[in-house]
Formats: sequence, structure tokens, C-alpha cells
Amino acid sequence: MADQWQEAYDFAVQVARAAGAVIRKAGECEIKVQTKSCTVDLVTQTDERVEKIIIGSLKEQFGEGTHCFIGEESVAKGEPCILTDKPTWIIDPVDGTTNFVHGFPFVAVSIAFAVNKELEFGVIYSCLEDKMYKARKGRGAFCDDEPIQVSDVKDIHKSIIISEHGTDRDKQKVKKIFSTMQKILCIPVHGLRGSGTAATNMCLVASGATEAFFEIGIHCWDIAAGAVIVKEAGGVLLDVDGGPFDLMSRRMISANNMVIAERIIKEIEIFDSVRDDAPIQKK
Ligand SMILES: O=P(O)(O)O[C@H]1[C@H](O)[C@@H](O)[C@H](O)[C@@H](O)[C@@H]1O
Ligand SMILES: [Mg+2]
Repeated sequence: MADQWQEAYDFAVQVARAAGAVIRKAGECEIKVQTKSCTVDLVTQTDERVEKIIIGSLKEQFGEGTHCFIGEESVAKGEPCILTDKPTWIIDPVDGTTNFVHGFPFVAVSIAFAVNKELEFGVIYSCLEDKMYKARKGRGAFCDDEPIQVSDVKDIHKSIIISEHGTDRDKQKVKKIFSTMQKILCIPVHGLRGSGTAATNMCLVASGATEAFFEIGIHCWDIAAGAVIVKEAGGVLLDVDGGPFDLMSRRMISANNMVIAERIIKEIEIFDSVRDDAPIQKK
């Protein structure tokens, strides 16, 4: 059954493109902004609407009961964030909501699919740039149907590194984030960047525009599709402590190779985040 998930993969590309068109259109109108976990964790009606469209289309195509769904906005409303062995879609309807609100031109739809807790494919549509990134396990990574590949740079001094500061404004955490960035900048590297969307950042690693992207505090929906795309483009994924990549751990480094990843890991000041699959605390 080598091609078991091809239909799902092709359909995910179609759905991501359609979702991106909805986001582009919504960006032309007034955007009503609300907040989630804190005042800088933004959400809009578009995030919720697009997630409903994506999950609705997938349920209609593949049947309500057979597939599971982990979507950013559904989880925010109390749906479980548990990866089981069942076929599971992991969805970020608008990755880069803050960018979307401000008109900063990087916003992505991120759709991944996992079976037996293993990621089968990932689709990221950078909808303002109109770039479709996709990858299926064992079959390479593509941007607009052209194969993509990570950079071959091994010398950290010739690298560009991406990181983000996320939405947690706890002073101790922010201090660690900036201390890490300072140490990396002074290795020295050619530059530090951040597009404001984890999904796009991972596509930049996969296409060789940057050597690594790491973040602590991201969620599984931010990175699931990107994980497949980076891996299929020849890159590596690790925990920020150098251990194996764990989708639910809320931290990861993706890089073009182990040499770059391990050099960056030496500088990362780790702080705690509650796992995505941690039991929900009763209030
Ligand atoms: O825009 P969303 O989907 O909320 O995801 C972003 C996240 O909120 C930020 O904390 C991260 O820094 C970005 O990299 C995410 O992509
Ligand atoms: Mg996101």
C-alpha cells in the first residue's frame, strides 16, 4: 500500500491553497483582533473561520469518525491535543497571526498528517508570497513543485540563523531568549532573522535560505508540517537539548545538518514550557 496517503496529500495541498485565498481576502478588510493566553497572543475571526473550513473539508472528504484533528483554534477552545495512532491532521490555519494583523507579509497555512504517531506529509502554503511548500515521507520536498534542498554550509560563521521570541513575556524567559540570541550572534554568524511564522521559518531552512531555525514555546501545529519538509529537504530535527525531536515538547531546532545544529545547541539557554499533550489542569 505504498500510495495509501497520496489522495490525502493532494487534497491537503488543495485545501491549503483555498484556505490561503480566504486569508488573503480577509486581509483586505478590517481585522477584528482578540487575545488568547495573554495580551500579545492574538487571534482573529479569520483564524477560527479558516480552521473550520479546513477541518470541515477534510471531514467531508475522509469521513467524520476515521480521522482525528488537532487544530490550533480547536485546542484553544478546549479540544484535546493528544496524538494517537489514528490518522491525525495537525493544523495551524493562520501561522503568523500577529503578522496577519499588522500586514507584515509572512502568513502561512500549515497542514500535517500523522499515522501511528509518525508524520506522513506536510503542506505549508505561504499565502501572501503565494508559495506552496510540501513534502511526503521518503519522497522529497518541493516548493511550487520544484525540488528544494537545505544549504550545504557547515561553517557556522557563514550561516544565517532564525529564531523567534514567541508570545510569553515572562521576564526570565525573555532574558534567556535574548541571551541565547546574543551568544549566537557573537559566534559570530552572518545574521539572525525571524519571519514571525514558525512554518515559514522551517521552509526557509528547507529551501537553503538559512541554516537553522530554533524556538522554545512553539506548538505542534506550528512545526508539524515544517518537520516533514525540513527532513525531506535533507535537514535534521532535534530537541534543543540535542535529544530526539519530540513534536509535543514545544521546543525544537531544525537545521541543514548536524554540525550547525550541534553548534547552535551549545548556546541555547533552555527554559520550561508545558507540553502540548500535558493533561489539562482543572481550574
Ligand atoms: O501565529 P501563530 O499560529 O500563533 O504561531 C506563532 C506563535 O504564536 C509564535 O509564538 C511563534 O514565535 C511563531 O513562530 C509562531 O509561528
Ligand atoms: Mg502557529
